[in-house]
Amino acid sequence: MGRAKKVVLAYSGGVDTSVCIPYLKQEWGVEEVITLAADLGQGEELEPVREKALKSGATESLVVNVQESFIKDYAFPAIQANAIYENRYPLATALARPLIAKALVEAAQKYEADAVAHGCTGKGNDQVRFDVAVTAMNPDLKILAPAREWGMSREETIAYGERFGIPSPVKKSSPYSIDKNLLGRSIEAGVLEDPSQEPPEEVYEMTKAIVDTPNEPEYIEIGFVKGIPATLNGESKNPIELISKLNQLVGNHGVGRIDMIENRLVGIKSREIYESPAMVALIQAHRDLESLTLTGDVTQYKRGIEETYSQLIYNGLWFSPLKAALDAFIQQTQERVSGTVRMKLFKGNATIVGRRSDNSLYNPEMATYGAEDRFDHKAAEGFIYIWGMPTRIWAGQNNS
Ligand SMILES: Nc1ncnc2c1ncn2[C@@H]1O[C@H](COP(=O)(O)OP(=O)(O)OP(=O)(O)O)[C@@H](O)[C@H]1O
Ligand SMILES: NC(=O)NCCC[C@H](N)C(=O)O
Ligand SMILES: N[C@@H](CC(=O)O)C(=O)O
Repeated sequence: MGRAKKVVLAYSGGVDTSVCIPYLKQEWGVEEVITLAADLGQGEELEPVREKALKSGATESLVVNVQESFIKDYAFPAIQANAIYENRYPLATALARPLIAKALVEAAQKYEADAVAHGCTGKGNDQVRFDVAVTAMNPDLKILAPAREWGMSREETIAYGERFGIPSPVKKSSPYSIDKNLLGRSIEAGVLEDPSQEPPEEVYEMTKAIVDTPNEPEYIEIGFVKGIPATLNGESKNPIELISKLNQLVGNHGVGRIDMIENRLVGIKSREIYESPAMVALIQAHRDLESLTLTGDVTQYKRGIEETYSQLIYNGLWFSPLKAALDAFIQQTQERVSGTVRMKLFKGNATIVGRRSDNSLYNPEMATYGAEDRFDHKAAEGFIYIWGMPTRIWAGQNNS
């Protein structure tokens, strides 16, 4: 009796996930492997991926287009939360994992599978994200992770695959491990593992090197409705169009490159290169619009929540009670976050140069130093007297 009879495997088409198919059947006694490749806008033809799964021994090979849900249900809430892990990483890969997990659980139900599987290693974050998300949606479903247990080197994995008709990579495979979707690229491994070395230009695809960016600045205007990006330069855009167009415009000016040492949940530090032009620009613009439309206390309180929210996404707790509770708070704050933000793109920088909102809390008569000033300067004296009371009492005690 194997570990499971029928398994839905999260399939990316690479060597590891392809080898998972015969491995699950031969070593773990699985009778049927159904593969599921999620189309997250990675820009890769998925028909060959679908066929490769069948050639590798899958009984059924599914391709599901989840792009729209990815942007609407995952990226947009993350933008509303200004979610950036450790102040740098806009979470492109981390946001995709719970959605793939959801598709796996749905397929498992539809095909009456008793397990789901993925090809993550045992030292990364993704295994945690898949496993915890699946458990949250269906605690009875088994989760198999062959690559976490098989202990094969890359060469051994390729050799194992060849025994079962899985071709070794035709072109010289990239020295990098790259995860790509509509929200960006995450690049690891190869020379990047030396954190003292500058990443070679070849790792980048969505962002231009500064030397190649236009010599004139470009201005863009992003419109938000209740914290959700809705227009670009005055034109309504559907979610996928908006992200794609922004990736192109912003990346063209070299904005959205990130080179960081990041703390993984499993306790190790890893050197990560990211490209995420649209997300970087959108979160910057969204945060700015909040500064115009939210009261100071809500803004400041929300900044603390944002840190936790980013950690929840990174640490695989997208489907969790704390995340749901924070979502409710964040949604409430977004009611008034509508308006436009003007951004200047130039030589690797995105600078906010203007913002407007019908819900603006900026009051010119209160802010001005000019003749229209309506601020009661005299009232400040009493305010400061009371505000400073505890300090005065403390200072008197200290000095006596
Ligand atoms: N687009 C996708 N659709 C379904 N599952 C995916 C997709 N991308 C990644 N996965 C799953 O996430 C796991 C981890 O992804 P990761 O980027 O580390 O591996 P990969 O390089 O894509 O896979 P491989 O090692 O086969 O090349 C994969 O093994 C696979 O199970
Ligand atoms: N190249 C990859 O497969 N990267 C996946 C992980 C990216 C990033 N460090 C994360 O944990 O989300
Ligand atoms: N996807 C990679 C990296 C990660 O999960 O952080 C792995 O499976 O190891």
